[in-house]
Amino acid sequence: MPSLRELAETLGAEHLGTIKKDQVTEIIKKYEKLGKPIIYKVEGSDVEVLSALYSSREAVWKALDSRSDEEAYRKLLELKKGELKEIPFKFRELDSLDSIPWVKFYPKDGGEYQTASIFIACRKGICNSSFHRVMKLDAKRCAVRLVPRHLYTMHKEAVEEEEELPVAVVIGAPSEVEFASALSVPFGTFELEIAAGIAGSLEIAKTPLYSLPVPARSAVVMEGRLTKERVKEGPFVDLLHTYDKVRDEPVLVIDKVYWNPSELFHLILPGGREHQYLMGYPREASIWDSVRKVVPKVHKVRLTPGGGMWLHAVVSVTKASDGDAKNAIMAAFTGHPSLKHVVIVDEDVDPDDPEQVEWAIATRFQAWRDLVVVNYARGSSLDPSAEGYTSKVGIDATAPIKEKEKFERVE
Ligand SMILES: C/C(=C\C(=O)O)CCOP(=O)(O)O
Ligand SMILES: [Mn+2]
Repeated sequence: MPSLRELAETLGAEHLGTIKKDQVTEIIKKYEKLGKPIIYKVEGSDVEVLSALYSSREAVWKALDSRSDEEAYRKLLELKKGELKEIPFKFRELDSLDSIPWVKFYPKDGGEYQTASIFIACRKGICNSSFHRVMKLDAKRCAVRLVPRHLYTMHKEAVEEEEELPVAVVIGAPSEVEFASALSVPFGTFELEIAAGIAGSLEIAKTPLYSLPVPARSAVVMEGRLTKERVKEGPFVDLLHTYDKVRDEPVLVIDKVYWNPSELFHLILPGGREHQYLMGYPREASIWDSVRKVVPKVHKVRLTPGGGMWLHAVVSVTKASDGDAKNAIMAAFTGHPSLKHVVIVDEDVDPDDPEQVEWAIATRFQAWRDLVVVNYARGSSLDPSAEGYTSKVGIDATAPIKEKEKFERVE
C-alpha cells in the first residue's frame, strides 16, 4: 500500500515551500484545475502538507491501483476484509493542536478547520472509521460535525450511558483508508479492515491512551474524547459550494497530538474537486452496482461537478426493453440516497459531455412520458432548498429501442 507521499510523488506533485494561511484556498483551487497535487507547509507549522491529490479521475484510479472505473468500483464494492497487522506506535508527541496546520478556507466559515480528519472509534466490540470535519475552538477543544451515521450513533449511545466516546483522529492516511472511510458500509463493518482488503493488508498501531487502531503510515494522530457538551459548529462551505448551516454539534476534547514526519498531512479544499472525488466516487460505484442489476449494461456513471458530485448523476446504459430506463432511475436513487436528479442516456451519449446530455434531453425526452417525480423523499442534508423532504426527479432521455434511426445523432 503506497503512502500518500509515494502516491503524490508518482502523480508528479509540485513542491511549493511555505505558504501563508490566507493563500491556501486560492493555491489549492489553482492546482486542482491543473489536476496536479501539491506539497507545502503552512506558515506557523513544520508539518508537510499535501493537497489537490484526487483532483482527476485518473488520480483516483491510481490511488486505487486501477486502470478503469469498473476496476476501481469493484474494489470499493467488494467489501472484502483484509488483515490488520499490528506494529508499534512510532509517532512523536507534539505540544498541542497549534503545532499542526489549521485553515479558515472561506470568509464566513465558522473558524479554522481540519477537512481530511478520519475518526476511529471502538465501542462494545464495534469499530468504525469515518470522515468528520473538525472546527478548532481553542488549544484543547474542537467542534465536530457528526452527520447522522455510525459515529453519530456510537456517540449518542455513549452519552445516553453517561460516558464520553474516546476517538483517534487520523490525518494523512493512505488512500485506501481514505476511500474506505468515505464508503457507506453496514454498521459493524470496520472500514480499516475494508481498506486492508482493498490494499491486501494494512499496518496499524494502537494509540497509547485509548488503544485505538490507527493506520501506522499516517501523518498525524490525535487522541481525544467526544463529550456530551454541544457548541455551534459552522457555517462551513460544503460539497455544494454553499455555506452549510450552523448546528449544535459535540465538543471533542483533545488529550494528545502525535506526528510522523515521514508521512504527509492532508488538507482538502471544501467544495473542491478533491472533496468531490473523495466523497462522490464511492457513491458512483454504488449507483453503478445498483443500476447494473436492472439493465443489461451500464457504460458510465457520472456524479457531475455542478451537483457537487453528490446530488446530480448522469448514467449511460444499454436497454433490453424501453422500461429499463425507468428502472435505472429507481436503481440510481436506491444506490445513492442523497441523489436528487438523475438523467439516463443511451450508450451513444457521453455523460462526461454536458452538451451531449442536454442534446439527449432536447431530442429524446417528453415530460408526460419520461419524467419520474418522487415527492417527500429523504434527500441530502447539504441541499439548502430541501425543507425536511426532497423531491427527486428522474429524466429518461433514452430513445425508443425500435426507432434508433429517427434519434440518430448526426456528426
Ligand atoms: C458528504 C457530506 C458532507 C460533506 O462532505 O460536505 C455529508 C452529506 O450527507 P447526506 O447524507 O447527503 O446528508
Ligand atoms: Mn461505518
